[in-house]
Amino acid sequence: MLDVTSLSKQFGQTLVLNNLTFDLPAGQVMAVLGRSGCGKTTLLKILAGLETPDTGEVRMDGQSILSVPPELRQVVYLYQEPLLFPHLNVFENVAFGLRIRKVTNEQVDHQVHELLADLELSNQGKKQPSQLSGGQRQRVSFGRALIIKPRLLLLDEPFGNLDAQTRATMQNLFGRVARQYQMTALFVTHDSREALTVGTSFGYLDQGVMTSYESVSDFVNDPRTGVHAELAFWESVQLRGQKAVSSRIPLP
Ligand SMILES: Nc1ncnc2c1ncn2[C@@H]1O[C@H](COP(=O)(O)OP(=O)(O)OP(=O)(O)O)[C@@H](O)[C@H]1O
Repeated sequence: MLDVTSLSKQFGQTLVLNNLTFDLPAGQVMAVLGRSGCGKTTLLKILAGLETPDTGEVRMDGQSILSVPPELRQVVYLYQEPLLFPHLNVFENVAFGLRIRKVTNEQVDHQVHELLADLELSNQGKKQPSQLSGGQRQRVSFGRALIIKPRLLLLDEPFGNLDAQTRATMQNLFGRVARQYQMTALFVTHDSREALTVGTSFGYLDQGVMTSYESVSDFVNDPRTGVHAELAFWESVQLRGQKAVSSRIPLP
């Protein structure tokens, strides 16, 4: 569905994207792990049409999109801070994309109620954005994106501002909804556990170069990603916990 070929971008003397190539089949969530400054925001901005590359090509279903303006690309870009209309309640925020497309009230009612239920927001429809928690605001933001059925969803550390527990809940919810709606998405994060939870395919972006992996084990075992080291760390913490507990239980 998405084909990115030999994309390069330089700001002054800094080469931010270096001949970057990857593809993303329809219905897949590609989790891209990248440290700060690796070029992830520049990549997502180019895909969304907010930045232009120096060289390279971006195709969706075989058609170049580089000369297509952002509003016609059917690409939605979500970042850490959910963008909601402060004067509209949750229902109307989600309904917005349908209203401007002149969808009938009956259809709007049906589609928004169904989506709010999928996002576990059924009881929040009448609230204003200022009355929601961070995780709820992020779910409304997903709802606004999903309702218009974008061809491609771009997520730039969307859960970065949430506490660890809410973040874990959101990762699971995102995974479920992504499968249910067969979303094609590029999800960029610096958190390897998040990448493993949300991704159906995996990439690693480092100094503007993308490595795509054939399998989850190739991703985990590439020492550059640091995933293996992190998993080993958590395993050692768990083992230490088990030893501490068993040393307090008297043996029979
Ligand atoms: N408009 C710009 N003008 C000049 N330099 C830029 C511009 N946008 C980005 N850069 C530089 O390009 C590099 C990559 O920036 P980018 O925003 O893509 O990084 P990132 O991977 O998203 O990092 P972070 O996670 O810290 O936001 C950085 O060195 C940044 O300073």
